[in-house]
Amino acid sequence: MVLGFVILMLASALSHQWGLELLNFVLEKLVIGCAVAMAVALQSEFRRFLELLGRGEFKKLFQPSTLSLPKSDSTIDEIVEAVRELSKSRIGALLIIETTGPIDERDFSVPGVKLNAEVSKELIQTIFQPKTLLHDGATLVRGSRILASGIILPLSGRTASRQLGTRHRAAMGITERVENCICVVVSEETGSISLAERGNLNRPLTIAKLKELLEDKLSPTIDREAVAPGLLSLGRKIRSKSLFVVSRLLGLPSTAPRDKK
Ligand SMILES: Nc1ncnc2c1ncn2[C@@H]1O[C@H](COP(=O)(O)OP(=O)(O)OP(=O)(O)O)[C@@H](O)[C@H]1O
Repeated sequence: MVLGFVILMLASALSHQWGLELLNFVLEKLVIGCAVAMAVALQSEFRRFLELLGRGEFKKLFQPSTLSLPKSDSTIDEIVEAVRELSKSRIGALLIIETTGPIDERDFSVPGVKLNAEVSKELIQTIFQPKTLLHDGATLVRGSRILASGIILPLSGRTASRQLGTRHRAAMGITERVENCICVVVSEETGSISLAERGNLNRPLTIAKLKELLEDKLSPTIDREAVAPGLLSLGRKIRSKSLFVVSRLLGLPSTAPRDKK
């Protein structure tokens, strides 16, 4: 699509050069529309890219992305069982689960307390018991380990999210900023289960649906790139998202971009 965008710009320049005013007018509008759509669709990738540049972490732009350990079915089962119990007892919970690579601690507002323990339904349920010291905030899962609890996340600033409480806004906030994670939220008020991904909240979910989504997003069989340099991966995302945006603009049938890495 980047190629398509460039072709569109070239065509616009040529039509201007050759005095084809009407065609030039249409092409110019298309170029602007595509540029805006790309900026919106890729905002999280560009923000990440600029953050790495701003921090001077140039190496990370070219380094292979480090993959998390794939989640085994038993890890997913433990998480799902814990969520089932928490939801039944209306105990609020917020789990951040890394999908394709580690999250930088600096993306958290407060990094929380390190645990580094094996994922188990008992541990997850214990962490979120309202009287424990760690129940406030989010718990981070990497592979089959619970890395930390009591993490404070940035809240989503989206207007629509302001009607939600802070637990749900925190889940949206971190998945908006960091694309390689998803969040599972249990509402203390209603027991409802939600899954946040890329700033969007999928809710309410049944336990069966949650399991299906986790298996889909965390399965070890997901086709991940063994070596995915940051810039190449950004390029791939630009291509797939742009195709999606343009096909939507042109009203063509298309499948939503799936950025499983
Ligand atoms: N920025 C944050 N990062 C992580 N966890 C947070 C954050 N803000 C609030 N929380 C958690 O959410 C709890 C407050 O939930 P609140 O009632 O505001 O949200 P909610 O989305 O309405 O959820 P619920 O339906 O469970 O009430 C806090 O006690 C804390 O555990």
